[in-house]
Amino acid sequence: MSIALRKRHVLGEASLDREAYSPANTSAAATTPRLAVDNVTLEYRTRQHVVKATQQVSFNVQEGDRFVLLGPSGCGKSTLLKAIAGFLTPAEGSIRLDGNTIHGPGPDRIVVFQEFDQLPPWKTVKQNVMFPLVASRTLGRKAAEQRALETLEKVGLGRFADAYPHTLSGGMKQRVAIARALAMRPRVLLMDEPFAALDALTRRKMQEELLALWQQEGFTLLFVTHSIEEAQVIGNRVLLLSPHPGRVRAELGCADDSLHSLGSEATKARTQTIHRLLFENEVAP
Ligand SMILES: Nc1ncnc2c1ncn2[C@@H]1O[C@H](COP(=O)(O)OP(=O)(O)OP(=O)(O)O)[C@@H](O)[C@H]1O
Repeated sequence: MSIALRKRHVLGEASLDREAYSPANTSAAATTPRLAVDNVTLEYRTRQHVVKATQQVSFNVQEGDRFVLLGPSGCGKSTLLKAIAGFLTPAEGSIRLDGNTIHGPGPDRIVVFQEFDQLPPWKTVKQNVMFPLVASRTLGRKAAEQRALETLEKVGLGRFADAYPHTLSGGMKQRVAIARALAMRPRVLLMDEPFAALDALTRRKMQEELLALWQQEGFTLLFVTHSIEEAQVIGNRVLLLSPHPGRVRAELGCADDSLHSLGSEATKARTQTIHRLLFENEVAP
């Protein structure tokens, strides 16, 4: 067993994950996770320096999970997402999607970023959503247009299909980015602090909408945040990472936490547990 795994606290629902790691299960096709991150160390190399972003990180995401990576600034959350998206190759370890090692970007993994400028401004909302479908040859133009319009309806932007991004609010632009990603029907939807630049009210609304979309569509989500509350609200499973370089601190089941349970004793107790685990000293191997 790796050091990272031995250091891991396993709490609540995370016992499921412990089973997924047991040697008896590793060869069984029935337990192949949607995403398997195994002992992954990620580095940025320049001529002068090597910056280690994560060290021997392991976790599994199952189909239909809302899996959250939570940790302090600089712990390597975005770098992990980049590696899963295929933009970065691990210095150590492996990342597998449905059992196949990831070697580069693909239409089966789409990222939604925080930035409002992720939509090309010269394309209408509909053209933005159609673009990856057509560019990846997932669908022809006519079918892509149909899929784009259907998906825009789902995120409440049907009336804005012919608008240009600069005429939309920040929340609306993020809805377009989500629609563009969901239209591709990815194996896993990757979201890198997608609501962090929004005001508090819009952020809350977008969290509600994302959860409603998940109820409706049942996609697999990997979501990065440094907000404990957002992690609890969005995630059914939350992976806590240590400060730079990111190592796994713990994994928690947060399926019972929701926007409606924020004042409850159980949710508050879990918030305290997360706080303690994030900020306590490194656990000895
Ligand atoms: N292109 C890069 N070149 C060199 N180092 C980088 C690069 N991008 C990130 N890093 C470093 O890698 C580490 C992890 O960065 P990363 O952006 O993944 O953290 P993060 O947890 O997503 O932080 P935040 O929550 O602030 O976005 C940091 O020390 C950062 O300085």
